[in-house]
Amino acid sequence: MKKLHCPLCLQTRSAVNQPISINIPRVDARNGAAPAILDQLRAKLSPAGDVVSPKGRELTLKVFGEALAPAAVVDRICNDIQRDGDTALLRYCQSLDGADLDAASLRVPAAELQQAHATADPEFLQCIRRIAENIRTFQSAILHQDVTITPKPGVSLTQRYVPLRRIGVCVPGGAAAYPSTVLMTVVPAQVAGVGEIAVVAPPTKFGSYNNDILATCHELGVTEVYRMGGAQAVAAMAFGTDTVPAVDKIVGPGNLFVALAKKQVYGHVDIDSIAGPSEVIAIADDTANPAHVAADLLSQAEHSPGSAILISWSQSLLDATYAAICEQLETLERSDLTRPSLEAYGALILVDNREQARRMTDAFAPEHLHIQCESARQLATSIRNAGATFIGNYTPVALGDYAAGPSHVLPTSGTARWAAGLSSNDFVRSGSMIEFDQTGLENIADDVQLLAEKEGLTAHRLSVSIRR
Ligand SMILES: NC(=O)c1ccc[n+]([C@@H]2O[C@H](COP(=O)([O-])OP(=O)(O)OC[C@H]3O[C@@H](n4cnc5c(N)ncnc54)[C@H](O)[C@@H]3O)[C@@H](O)[C@H]2O)c1
Ligand SMILES: N[C@H](CO)Cc1c[nH]c[nH+]1
Ligand SMILES: [Zn+2]
Repeated sequence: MKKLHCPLCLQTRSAVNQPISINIPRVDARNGAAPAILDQLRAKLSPAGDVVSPKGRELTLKVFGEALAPAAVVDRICNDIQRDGDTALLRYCQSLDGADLDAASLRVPAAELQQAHATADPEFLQCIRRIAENIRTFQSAILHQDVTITPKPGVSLTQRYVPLRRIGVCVPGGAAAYPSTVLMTVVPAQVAGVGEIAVVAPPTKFGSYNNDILATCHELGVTEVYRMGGAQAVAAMAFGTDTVPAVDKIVGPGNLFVALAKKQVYGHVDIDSIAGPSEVIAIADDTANPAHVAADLLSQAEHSPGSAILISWSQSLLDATYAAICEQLETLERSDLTRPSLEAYGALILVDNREQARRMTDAFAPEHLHIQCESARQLATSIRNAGATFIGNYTPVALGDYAAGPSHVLPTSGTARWAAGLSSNDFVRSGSMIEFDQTGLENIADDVQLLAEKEGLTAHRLSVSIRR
């Protein structure tokens, strides 16, 4: 039990039996009242929003001599690394993460990966193997296969899929260690048949100095791991340096600086999506267990920052969930991080009915959607915009975060309106193959010649007519 002191009597809270109260916004959005809170949260959680700590601002002041906005920080880091390569990269590893590295120590030595694996908890390794297998099964089943059709005599049309040659994976490591992210990115890439996979993780105890991260990489056969994170890692992989060969695509989640850097280098390389601070909308009614709903909300808020929003048409469920959140925070290990995260990025919203909940959710386009109400599947299929949907009481989001099979790297910041979660299909490129024989050409030639004529492109027309 955490020792929290009551400000009045200085006894611990557990002793005075008083639950932690939390200042999570509670909003009555019935009768069509505009839920301004959702727009406010969306703005705060966007890559241009305020998800950077005051400490972060102090840090930029220290590094750049001025408290630059995050976009300006990322702009400068990317430009410096494109121009100066390793020199700028190592300088940023030092100034932003306090890591004294050189070109030789930037890459984790093979012996260190082996050692991490050899000393890892055997149960942990078995767990990694079982989960990798779940991910492999799902990602193989959904992988695009070549499609060939022969719509007319003498015509063969193919859509083929080719694995990418070399990709880079961002594994976060600022506030928590994520071996699960290694699994959820590397395994889909391997299923797709990617030739080379480089993993980057910040030079921290949660990143590339974390034994579990290194052991997971080794278990999956990843040999290229770099001690770098943030915008500098993204820029190094995009532009390449003497030490870090450039990649063709950068995937994986990260904080604001990672997200902005991925946006900035897009076009030079491909990126997956913007996978920023975790978010969940839970929709629940009186059939849900408030303690379970509370646990689901806390589980995404504990990413810190992480957003957790409950929408319900039941006042009693909202009240009971609020009480359960306070109670569970009492014993939660990361309550000191989770509570401010919920207060800044959470909300409990009362609506009129399911239809209003559906509309609000579609407009917010959450990364995760968890539905715990009557006819949950029906409501789930009526909602268009969500990165991943979890249906019913026995499917907490944590199953998707860790073990089910679909990747936990999902679109955040409202990008679920048009972006999809990471999958094996992100690591293949499609191309078409077109083949006609003489009959096929003869049957289509008049149409091609006519359209070429209309466009005034007579060389195009000739390239067909000359063959007839
Ligand atoms: N969507 C997903 O799939 C998913 C999965 C796991 C984690 N996440 C999210 O990823 C994020 C991880 O963030 P994190 O901070 O733990 O790790 P991170 O590795 O993404 O970021 C840490 C890096 O940020 C850089 N940085 C920090 N402050 C900076 C500053 N002021 N100026 C310039 N650079 C700075 C540093 O270089 C540091 O190495 C969390 O928000 C978490 O919720 C998302
Ligand atoms: N919820 C995160 C994705 O938004 C993934 C994760 C990793 N570990 C725990 N959760
Ligand atoms: Zn999570």
